[in-house]
Amino acid sequence: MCGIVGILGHSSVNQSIYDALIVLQHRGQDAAGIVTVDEEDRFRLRKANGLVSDVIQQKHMLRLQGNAGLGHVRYPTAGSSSVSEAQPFYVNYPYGLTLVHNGNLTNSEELKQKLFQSARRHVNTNSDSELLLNILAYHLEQINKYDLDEDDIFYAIQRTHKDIRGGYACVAMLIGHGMIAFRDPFGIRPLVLGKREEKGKTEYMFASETVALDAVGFEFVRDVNPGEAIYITFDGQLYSKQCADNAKLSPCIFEFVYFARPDSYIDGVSVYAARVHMGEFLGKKIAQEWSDVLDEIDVIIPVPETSNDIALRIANILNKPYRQGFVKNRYVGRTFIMPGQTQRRNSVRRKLNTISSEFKGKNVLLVDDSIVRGTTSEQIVEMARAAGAKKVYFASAAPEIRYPNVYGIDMPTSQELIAYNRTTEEIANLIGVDKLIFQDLSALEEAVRQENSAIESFDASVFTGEYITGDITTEYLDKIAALRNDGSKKKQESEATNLEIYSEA
Ligand SMILES: O=P(O)(O)OC[C@H]1O[C@H](OP(=O)(O)OP(=O)(O)O)[C@H](O)[C@@H]1O
Ligand SMILES: NC(=O)CC[C@H](N)C(=O)O
Ligand SMILES: [Mg+2]
Repeated sequence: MCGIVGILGHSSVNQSIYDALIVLQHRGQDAAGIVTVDEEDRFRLRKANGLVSDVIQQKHMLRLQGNAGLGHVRYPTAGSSSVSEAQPFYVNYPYGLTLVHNGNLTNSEELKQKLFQSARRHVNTNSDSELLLNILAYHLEQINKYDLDEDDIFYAIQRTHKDIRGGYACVAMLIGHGMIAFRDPFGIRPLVLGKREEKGKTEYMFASETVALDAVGFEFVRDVNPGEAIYITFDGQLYSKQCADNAKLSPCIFEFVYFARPDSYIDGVSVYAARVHMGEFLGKKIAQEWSDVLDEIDVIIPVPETSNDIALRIANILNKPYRQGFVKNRYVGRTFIMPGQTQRRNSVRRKLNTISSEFKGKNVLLVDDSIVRGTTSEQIVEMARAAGAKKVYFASAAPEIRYPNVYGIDMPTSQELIAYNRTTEEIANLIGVDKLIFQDLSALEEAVRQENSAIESFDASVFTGEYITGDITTEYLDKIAALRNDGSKKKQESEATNLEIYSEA
């Protein structure tokens, strides 16, 4: 669930891209990068492993010159966490092309072969994003003329859509031409367009979430439509076209549950409002199904921080006090998007601590947005008990997660999911709670749809095992499970570290 940014301005864009990446940091903590185009049509690139503030230092800002650029924060879902797979990616032919990608391709193996055999292009890493860039480059090159106009660009995007499968929101820059943004035919991953007037001229920006536009003073124009491409020339002409057959908005529902920031709007949905509705539905379900224990609950406590708004609404519905019983260490990042289970497990204890007076002698209802591997809930429950809680109840604003994700969330195997092949009672026993309740999928969908009734369908595959692109086979799932479980990832990690081509200390 990476974060992407593209800005086409009339003065230096490095600071705005940096600021935008800082507010998109919650979408990827493993690597960061910025590329700009300078006055002499050269790309200026800086990317490395780490957080934005560590990767992009003053000395890099000085070299990131130019009035147009792209930015990326990475949460790996393919290949490894190695710097060789950090973004933006670059190819020199045709013209010089660079790209940032949020999502995950599901036909990478086939693409790699096709690229090598038909296009005679070699990709050195295991990154699906680098493949995507090369596919786009190949289709631009096939047009075979010097000055590409908007129709040529859109034709290349059409051909790209036909080749690639999966989830993708991308922004690319083509030397001598402009910036191109496009989104997969289902709009699984988010992408918005914004603009800003500077000295009477319009500057444009693309970003994963509207919060990035807010941070740098761009006003929201609209979401990029599923399957649509928007091409803005370096001299400011904007063109757009639907480039996919049968495009239909079916956004990833997990963006609203967990990934996006509450102050963002995605596909016409206020993420904050959707989370409040999730709390409303879940609160009502608890009131209905837990009448036997309702009176016993003394306090509602969120598991910071994504669930805060949900828990507050549940407290209102149940007419119970809401207390921030856990304190979050602001210097520790998000646990779920860390790369290995050991790191994830260690981070929970570093990140959260109890205020024991909020637990001592009380029956507490803990609320989280979701339970995925159970890493957080297992430890949180233990901490609540150690702080003196009498009974611990737990509510999850998302339903049971039982299936892998293939579109840009790194959940490649069912086996690692705590709800896989388990009943609610078995999960309750495992995480050590007295009672556990999950949101119904219909309620979760309704919570989001209340903000935009035009969304007819979602990618909710992690709950249902039904993949919106309709082309995910059991063989494919078995393959990624073998390739991307924690053990094999570690092995790939050490191999990939040696694949760095643009080596910089
Ligand atoms: O069951 P698990 O595998 O632990 O995954 C689910 C947990 O991970 C996420 O929190 P995270 O710490 O990533 O971020 P947050 O601070 O935004 O809640 C999510 O909000 C849940 O708390
Ligand atoms: N989370 C993402 O969007 C990841 C993008 C891409 N698949 C990568 O692994 O770099
Ligand atoms: Mg959390």
